[in-house]
Amino acid sequence: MDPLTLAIAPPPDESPEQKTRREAEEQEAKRVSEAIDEALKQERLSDKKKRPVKLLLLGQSESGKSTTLRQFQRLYTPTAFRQERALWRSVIQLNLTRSVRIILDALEAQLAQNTNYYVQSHSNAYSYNQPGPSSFHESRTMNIMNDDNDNANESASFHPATIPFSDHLLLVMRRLLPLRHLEALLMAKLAPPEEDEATRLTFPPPVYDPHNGHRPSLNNRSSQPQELFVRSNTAWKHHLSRTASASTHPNPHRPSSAEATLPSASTANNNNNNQKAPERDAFNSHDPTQIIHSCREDILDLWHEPAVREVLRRRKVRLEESPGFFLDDIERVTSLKYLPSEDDVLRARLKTVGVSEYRFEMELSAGKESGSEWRIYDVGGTRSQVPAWVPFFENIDAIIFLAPISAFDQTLVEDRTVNRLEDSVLMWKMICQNKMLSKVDLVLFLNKCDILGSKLSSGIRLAKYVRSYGERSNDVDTASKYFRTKFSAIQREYSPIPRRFYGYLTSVTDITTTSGILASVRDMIVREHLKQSRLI
Ligand SMILES: Nc1nc2c(ncn2[C@@H]2O[C@H](COP(=O)(O)OP(=O)(O)OP(=O)(O)O)[C@@H](O)[C@H]2O)c(=O)[nH]1
Ligand SMILES: [Mg+2]
Repeated sequence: MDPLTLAIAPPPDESPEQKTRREAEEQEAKRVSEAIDEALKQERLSDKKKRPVKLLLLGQSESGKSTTLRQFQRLYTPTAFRQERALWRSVIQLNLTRSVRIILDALEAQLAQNTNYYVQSHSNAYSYNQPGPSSFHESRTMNIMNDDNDNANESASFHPATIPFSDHLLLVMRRLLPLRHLEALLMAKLAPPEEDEATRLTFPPPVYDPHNGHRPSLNNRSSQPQELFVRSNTAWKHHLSRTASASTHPNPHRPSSAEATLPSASTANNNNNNQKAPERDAFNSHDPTQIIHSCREDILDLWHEPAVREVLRRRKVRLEESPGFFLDDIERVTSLKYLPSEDDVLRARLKTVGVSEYRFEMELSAGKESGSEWRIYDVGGTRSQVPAWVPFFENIDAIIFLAPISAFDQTLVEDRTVNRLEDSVLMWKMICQNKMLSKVDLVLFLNKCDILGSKLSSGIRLAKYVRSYGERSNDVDTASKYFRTKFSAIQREYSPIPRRFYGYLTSVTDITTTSGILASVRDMIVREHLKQSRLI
């Protein structure tokens, strides 16, 4: 007999009473042991049930990942979302300021072009010391344009590449010059101190020209607007909420600690317009809200000026379709009491860098899954950041992949030789074929359908950029269904094992349609999550 059996065997001389007592003790020990096992099992089960739902948002830059996250916040933590609205004011002011700056840059380039043609045609009449493009605010150029400008414009207008600028437009341009500094001021205000690289030079996506060797047809200038990015969804909000002017009740007279001093605009002020002079004292203020408010009339004049629209049209600057477009809301956004609406928050643009985790519990008002914990990971979408996604592939419940199908005529900001739609397709293939993700449910959002619709109805032909589109009708329904079929086929072909696939046509800035889609996606994810928890 082995030593263990020997040790637990009853004594050979055991009496009947001793036997009964021993058996009762053994029975009790067994009962206690089973009770402990059951308790451990229950604990393990409830731990599994408590495992947070993990959702990863993927897609190229500007595909709408952070906007989708904001929609989740709006739907499932509505109180927190509403409370944070005031924090987005500075981001939206920055978006508006950037749009104005893009316009000023385009006008400046056009003015240089006008001047060039003018100088060429008047080279005998003037000795012009600085050939080549000049800045519109250089006094020499201004004098040329303002002196006998009837002649100048008349002469310039002979050339089809010129667009005459009125005196009023030139004045508005000069008066808006200090807004360039406001951009820096707002960036300083938004960037948390630890985000020392929070501002850097990035470029707006150029228009893709399939007949031009992938070269962007947008004028490629050296001084492109900067774009603010954040490393975490919370750090900038903490930073901003600590500063006085980020309060829900803005006090325009109390400067925030993060604000820098704006150079005086007195040099840019023109004596011709004395009526607006006192208001322009706001430029000496430290408060972006007050500065932007004082520019309201000029921004309105700029945006409604037909010559400006013509310059933008010729230079293919389609601001209405760009991220963070608020030029149709100037009066509201420049108001001293401006509080962003939910819609404004969804339309605001703030680039993500790195991966930010958003943890939340569904609020009671969110319905039956209230109390369950969610973790949504929102990644930066530029190419250099793709390797940073991989560690988040583990233990993920679902992925929402966003492909902005409106970007068929654009190139990547980070690589101007790559068409944005082609890049989305490559990324989608990469995600579908990844072995780590073979059992993860994939949800595809073919996003920005609203912009796709307006592009196609403005006459831009999809077949010019996507040859395989062929003779199909150039409307949003046909185009979006075509893309859906293509992406779905890629999923089937590239997935290592068959999997469930959910495809949606979305415009994630739109509250009404997105609410329904996110509710279905949430239900599906919760269902699969519970199933997985029971299986483990
Ligand atoms: N019109 C329209 N705008 C959209 C849509 N989806 C997103 N946007 C806007 O596009 C811009 C970019 O969206 P984001 O959510 O910041 O993009 P992202 O994928 O997080 O980009 P990165 O952080 O750079 O990776 C924002 O200004 C959004 O409001 C859409 O469906 N329609
Ligand atoms: Mg983002």
